[in-house]
Amino acid sequence: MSIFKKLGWYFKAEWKTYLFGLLGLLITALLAVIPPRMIGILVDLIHGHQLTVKSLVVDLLILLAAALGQYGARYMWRTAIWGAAAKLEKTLRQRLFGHYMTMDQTFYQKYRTGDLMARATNDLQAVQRVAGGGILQFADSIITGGTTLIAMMTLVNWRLTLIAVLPFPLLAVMAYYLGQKINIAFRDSQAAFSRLNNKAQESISGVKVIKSLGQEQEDIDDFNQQVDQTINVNRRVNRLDALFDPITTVIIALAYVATIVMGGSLVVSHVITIGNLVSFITYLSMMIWPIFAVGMLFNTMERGNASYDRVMNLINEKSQVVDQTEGVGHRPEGDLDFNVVNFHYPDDPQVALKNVSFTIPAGKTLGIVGRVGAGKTTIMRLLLRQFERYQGWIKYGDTNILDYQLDSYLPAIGYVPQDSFLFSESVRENIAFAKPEATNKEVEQAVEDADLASQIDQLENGYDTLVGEEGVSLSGGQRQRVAIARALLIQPELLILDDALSAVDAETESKILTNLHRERVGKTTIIAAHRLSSVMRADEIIVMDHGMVAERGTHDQLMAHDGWYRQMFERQELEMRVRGANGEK
Ligand SMILES: Nc1ncnc2c1ncn2[C@@H]1O[C@H](COP(=O)(O)OP(=O)(O)OP(=O)(O)O)[C@@H](O)[C@H]1O
Repeated sequence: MSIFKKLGWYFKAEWKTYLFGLLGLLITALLAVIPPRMIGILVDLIHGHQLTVKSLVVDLLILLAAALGQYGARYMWRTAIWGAAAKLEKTLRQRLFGHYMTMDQTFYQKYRTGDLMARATNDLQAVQRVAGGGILQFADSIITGGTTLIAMMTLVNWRLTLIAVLPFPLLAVMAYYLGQKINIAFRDSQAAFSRLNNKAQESISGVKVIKSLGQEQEDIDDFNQQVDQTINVNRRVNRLDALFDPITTVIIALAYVATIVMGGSLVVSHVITIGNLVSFITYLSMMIWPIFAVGMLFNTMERGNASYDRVMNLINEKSQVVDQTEGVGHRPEGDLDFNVVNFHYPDDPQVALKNVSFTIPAGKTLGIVGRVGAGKTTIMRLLLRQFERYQGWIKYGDTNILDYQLDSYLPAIGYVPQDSFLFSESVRENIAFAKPEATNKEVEQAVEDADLASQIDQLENGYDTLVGEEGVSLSGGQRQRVAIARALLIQPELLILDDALSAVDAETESKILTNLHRERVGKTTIIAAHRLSSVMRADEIIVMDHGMVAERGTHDQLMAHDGWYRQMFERQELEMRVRGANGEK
């Protein structure tokens, strides 16, 4: 029953709808008592040779009225209860999705996509079933079962009723005993489903890599293994279900045996009529569904309980990124001061940044270079407030970035990662994603600056071409340029290009950088790159190594010093020349 308690907030909010539904169920149950009674009366009339046309017509009219009444009452409870259950699913779904949107990177590192999707679909459905089917099963076992029992006692014979219901407590014992086991088994089964979901999601997203490495069979084997594990856990749930279901059949069979033995002797000894016995047996058949409902109820509740906890565990996770609702509400402007003494990723003791400091005067450009894993992206992630727990501070225009409201701070930053995500929408919608009200002229200017115009002209439907998963595949370079245009459209105070020019050729890179220089006067830019030509023109360049600043200065200063930068620059220049000689771009 604890799931009913946990969902108390919802039942309280929707009490009118549930009251209306339960009233419908009560009317249905009361009207259902009439037909067996009428059948019993008819049997007695036939048995006593007293049946007249008039009494037959009256009986049939009462039966018809009861049937029509039940139709109306059933409609009443079905719309109320199923409607309330659907509303709960909607409420929880919106709450969960809204919560996903507020969560930080630590959360997304902890939970995998397949798991998050499983909880937002399968688990929410199991909870929804409690508010619909569960309530119905609960009301059915109590209301329908109760009214039928009362009818059996008052309209037929209470002693016979007591004998017939003797096996019923067995049901409660089994429900209690198996219910707890079902809860644990179902929890395992949902967790297994999450893992399976995750595996499917990763394999589908990574299919290109799997195929290019010829790992299809290994991946299929791995998937099959996950399927087997999921099926095994589900079998346990099914076995528990299978132990429960036959109990209801046994109880009903025992009740029939008791009724026939005891009822028969009561008829023979003239305590009840044969018509009474027929009514009683009909009532007993009406108890089958409430008895099944008790079994189903425990099942629904335990599954719902396990799933509700899984959903609530996510909803109760707090983002480590704190939005200062009382914080600074204006757009950040001015110099950017970065001074991080120490930062490591959550659950990873290894230091990711150590004593990293730089100042970018407003309107200037900083280049960040360094080996793979040197800490370039980590700097960006702190600037984007994806992680807020570090020693030191980052100030934008004399204000600590943690003191800004997120809604004021983040829209001032245009971030372009190396592999930007495109939505399954048109090119125009993808570019205008953060500024849907942008005019055509603004979009075209951003496209021009990202050197994308000629590429869009070549697409079949130009700006209206559908891209993303459901649309045409753009090349890596085209995707990067769509993402750059998307960031430029919002005219960010701070533009961050995180290896965002890696897939475009040197000529295009040069054009884009020239455009940025021309268009972004007075606005700050950070460019992280492996190809050093991307940062050559920056006002300052820092070379990262193992989370620390190893070298810093302008291009000329760094070239004057025999360090990683110069060696790398010369190597890349040589490679360019060799490629140029081979006719490559
Ligand atoms: N989410 C994370 N959790 C734990 N460690 C991480 C996480 N992201 C990155 N790291 C580690 O932090 C270090 C710096 O990574 P970062 O992504 O900043 O490097 P990078 O210089 O941007 O590399 P690349 O050039 O490949 O993009 C690496 O050792 C990396 O393994």
